[in-house]
Amino acid sequence: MKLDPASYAAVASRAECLATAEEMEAALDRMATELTARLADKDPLVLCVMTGATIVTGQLLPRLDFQLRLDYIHASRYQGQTRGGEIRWHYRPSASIRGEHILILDDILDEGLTLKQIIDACREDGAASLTTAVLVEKEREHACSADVVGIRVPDRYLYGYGLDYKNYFRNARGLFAVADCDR
Ligand SMILES: O=P(O)(O)OC[C@H]1O[C@H](OP(=O)(O)OP(=O)(O)O)[C@H](O)[C@@H]1O
Ligand SMILES: Nc1nc2[nH]cnc2c(=O)[nH]1
Repeated sequence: MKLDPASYAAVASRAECLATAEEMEAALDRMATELTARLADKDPLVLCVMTGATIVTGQLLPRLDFQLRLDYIHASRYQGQTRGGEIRWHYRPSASIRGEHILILDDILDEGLTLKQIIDACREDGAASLTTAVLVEKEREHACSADVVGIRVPDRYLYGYGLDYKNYFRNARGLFAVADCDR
């Protein structure tokens, strides 16, 4: 569904900035340092979790100055909604995983159900090792944890840096929480 320009502007005007673009870039720098320490000698296969992780992947990979390969994996459970449902698999690169050191990159760890299913899938497909990294982690309980976290924020519905609100705002410069009335 499309958002009309007036509604789009209203959502943006009511949203609260939780982290500026500069703070998000600093989070990406920290992630790059941690991932370099963990993976620089592993020739990892990086899996970008579509669609939200496109920004963190695009911003992080040029900060990783070592040998790696990039593929993607696609499981989603929000489908443009602000509350999660059943996981739907769109693409699982099973044949490429066996024996590889896998780095799973996602934009957010919220309930952790998406990441948990992806971890289970990569284990089932024979990954040699698994490292998980998320740009944002919500301060709440999760079904699994991530090895590397860029920034931790309160449990609100977020957009920006790859995270969408009704399929919009993935390009927002910063991390924003939508107002309760927009949720
Ligand atoms: O920890 P969870 O509660 O499982 O939520 C986290 C997942 O939710 C978002 O994906 P979404 O299903 O919205 O798809 P998208 O990447 O296309 O936005 C996000 O990209 C994570 O993959
Ligand atoms: N855009 C967005 N996607 C999510 N997936 C899980 N939590 C969130 C969130 O707060 N915002």
